[in-house]
Amino acid sequence: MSEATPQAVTRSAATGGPGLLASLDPLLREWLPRQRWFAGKGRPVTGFSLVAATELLPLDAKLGLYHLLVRAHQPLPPVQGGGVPHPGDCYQLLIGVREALPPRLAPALIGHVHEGPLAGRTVYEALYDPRPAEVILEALRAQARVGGLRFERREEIRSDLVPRLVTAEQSNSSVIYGDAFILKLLRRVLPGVNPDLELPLALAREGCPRVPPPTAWMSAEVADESYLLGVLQPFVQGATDGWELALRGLAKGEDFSAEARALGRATAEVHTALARALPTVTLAHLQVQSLVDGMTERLQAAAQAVPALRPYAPGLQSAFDALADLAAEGHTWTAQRVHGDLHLGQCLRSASGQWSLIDFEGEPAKPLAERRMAQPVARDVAGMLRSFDYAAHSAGGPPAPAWAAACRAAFCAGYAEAGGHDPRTDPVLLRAYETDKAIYEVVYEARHRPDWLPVPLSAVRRLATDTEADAGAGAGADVR
Ligand SMILES: Nc1ncnc2c1ncn2[C@@H]1O[C@H](COP(=O)(O)OP(=O)(O)O)[C@@H](O)[C@H]1O
Ligand SMILES: O=P(O)(O)O[C@H]1O[C@H](CO)[C@@H](O[C@H]2O[C@H](CO)[C@@H](O)[C@H](O)[C@H]2O)[C@H](O)[C@H]1O
Repeated sequence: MSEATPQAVTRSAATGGPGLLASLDPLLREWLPRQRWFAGKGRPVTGFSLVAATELLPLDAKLGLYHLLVRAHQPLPPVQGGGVPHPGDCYQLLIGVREALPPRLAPALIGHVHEGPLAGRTVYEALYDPRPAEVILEALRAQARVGGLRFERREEIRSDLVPRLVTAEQSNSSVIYGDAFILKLLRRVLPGVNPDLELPLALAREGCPRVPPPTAWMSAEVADESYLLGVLQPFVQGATDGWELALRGLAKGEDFSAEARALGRATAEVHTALARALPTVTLAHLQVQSLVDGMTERLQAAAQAVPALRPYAPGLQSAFDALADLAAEGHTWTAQRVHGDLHLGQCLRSASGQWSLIDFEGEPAKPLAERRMAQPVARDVAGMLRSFDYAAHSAGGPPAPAWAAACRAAFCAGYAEAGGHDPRTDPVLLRAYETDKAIYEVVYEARHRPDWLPVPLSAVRRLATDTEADAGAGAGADVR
């Protein structure tokens, strides 16, 4: 077997999964919670259990490589039912093993192992290392099956591509191969159909040019369940994401409404293709009530977790009640599959000025079943409206409400042009979704980026006092 050929883990006493995990345990307890993609921040890790271990490069070579699925045990906070056992989140880890790390891999260090089968070796985050990243691409190219790991592809993959890890902050980890492909490796993995592959595949079948079509993907089969582990897609060359472009424009005092309008059109095109590709449903009173119940529960949980939200809870709740009232009067809405976590950072503008939407994972904190539910398109529209507001508060200078107002209006106008429906004609729905999103953002920022908390909190203050007539405006942004 060549150094590059992956193989299933040898479950010997020396390198078997449980022994391997035991020797990594103390290092992972310290390293895992520090990772940006670690979802359980703020709760101590009390232990790990092994879901699956696969040896991709044998330990006896200069470089060993393990693919691990590891469950991190963390007690639940009291608000989420503390004391009740919780299985813990499952993470995908690619662990490199060397005698010593070359200086170029210093940022990848996990630690030095003192006991067990790896005693005396150094373990590290293997994605920083080109060789392990090549091994994954080779397995995709070869449509390999290695232990429970399954590598599949829709198209040929060239073999001369040099990998580099994306070091920007993100919820998962990505490797770019020769500016031709980008592989996203999911970090917190879940059993079941994952929209991050499901939706781009459906859009590719529809021939929708707004979303890079999946070239290949990897998954793990564990106890009759399938976990999506990663998706390879064409790399949009010379692309800038909408967030960066918006901040640049703001810094120079430039108007962004032409881009916002184009983004509105791109979003509507994706929605139209999704509605063709996958079932749509009508939401009547009962379904809307359960939607509102979900929003209410999220508000209550958020107010427990983030005290600064509490004074605004009644005002925020009124946005949800207004939606329930409309439904009780007999109003219905169409629901379909949507992006689920759309914001400026999920929009890429290519060198030629074309917009693409990426990252169909949905809100990572939500269960897959919830993320895959049909929803009104207002859900994504609200995400983008919030994002313009975020940008207007984040460019370094004073908040720029007029800039946000122009972008929000232009986005809705663009959406109406390509989608045949102007989101502003349903202000109650839009306000409810914007409120739900702002609450999500408060929790997200409190957990991941406390310095950013004032941004969604300022929206919360506005949304809590908005009347129905002001819905969809925000930050002085009159989108009507
Ligand atoms: N097809 C692509 N072409 C170019 N860059 C991409 C592509 N897909 C993702 N990226 C870059 O990688 C980053 C992370 O991708 P994303 O799917 O949003 O991962 P995450 O869920 O970890 O945020 C994006 O913000 C973008 O900069
Ligand atoms: O990592 P993801 O891109 O899947 O999304 C998560 O992180 C986002 C931040 O990186 C977060 O987005 C929020 O901040 C953005 C600015 O950084 C802003 O444009 C968005 O409107 C705002 O929601 C997103 O909510 C979260 O799920």
